[in-house]
Amino acid sequence: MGVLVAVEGLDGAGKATIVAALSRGARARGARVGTLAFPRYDDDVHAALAGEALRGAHGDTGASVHAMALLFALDRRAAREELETLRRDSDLLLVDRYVASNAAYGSARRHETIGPFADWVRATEIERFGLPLPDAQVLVRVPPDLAAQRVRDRAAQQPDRAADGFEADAALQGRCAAVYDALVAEQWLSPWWVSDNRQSGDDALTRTADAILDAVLTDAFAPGSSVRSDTIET
Ligand SMILES: Nc1ncnc2c1ncn2[C@@H]1O[C@H](COP(=O)(O)OP(=O)(O)OP(=O)(O)O)[C@@H](O)[C@H]1O
Ligand SMILES: Cc1cn([C@H]2C[C@H](O)[C@@H](COP(=O)(O)O)O2)c(=O)[nH]c1=O
Repeated sequence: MGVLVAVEGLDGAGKATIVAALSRGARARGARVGTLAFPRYDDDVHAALAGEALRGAHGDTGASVHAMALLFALDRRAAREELETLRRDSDLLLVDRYVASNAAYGSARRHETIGPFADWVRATEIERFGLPLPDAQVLVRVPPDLAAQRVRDRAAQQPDRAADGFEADAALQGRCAAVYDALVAEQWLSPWWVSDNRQSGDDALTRTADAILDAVLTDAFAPGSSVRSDTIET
């Protein structure tokens, strides 16, 4: 049964980039690696609806914090079997965004830190929908203005990645960064690790991925070892 590692962070923080580097790094170490990214816009109707609502479709759906969170949660619920299969067939399953994304964005939208909304996410997704707890969560942390710049640069290069409603909301991203820090401080759902992704360049990326793999795999493969929310040094 593979170790389930969720990679979290702001829009444009570099989650997909780091998941790809982690996947290369883990394969180079001989591990069987599975990857999955949420929302699954192309594979699940709830995710597709959420993506459309983020761009203004479906009336007031996008304005409702709970409606959006339910769509994201139902996407994950529909992926339970795929998650199980991927986990069974791998040593390491990397998930780009998971349950904590709902806690972070929803809480930030409601101007909460960890409180009733995060509790509702846990009750809905873990207790009611039966989604597996992650073994570890990695916060890819960059300052919100750098993440926003990366979203803009990416949109300039890939017109189909123009900023959506959440990405275009700088105040929301700032609050979301604070909620993520609170989730780390509380070790919400599972052990968290923090990885700085401010540096650019392939060497920095490889060092970051290696440091995450050292930290997360050592902890995950050593049950009972002490678990910390350390910032991973690269
Ligand atoms: N360390 C880095 N230095 C410079 N650019 C980076 C770095 N990491 C990622 N990027 C670039 O920033 C942009 C956003 O990265 P990526 O798509 O991996 O972020 P993400 O967190 O998965 O975003 P989203 O949640 O919006 O899908 C991409 O164009 C990527 O190439
Ligand atoms: C999975 C998930 C996502 N969100 C938010 C985070 C982003 O701002 C958007 C879309 O995600 P993407 O990675 O930029 O494609 O939705 C969320 O609030 N809850 C979730 O579970």
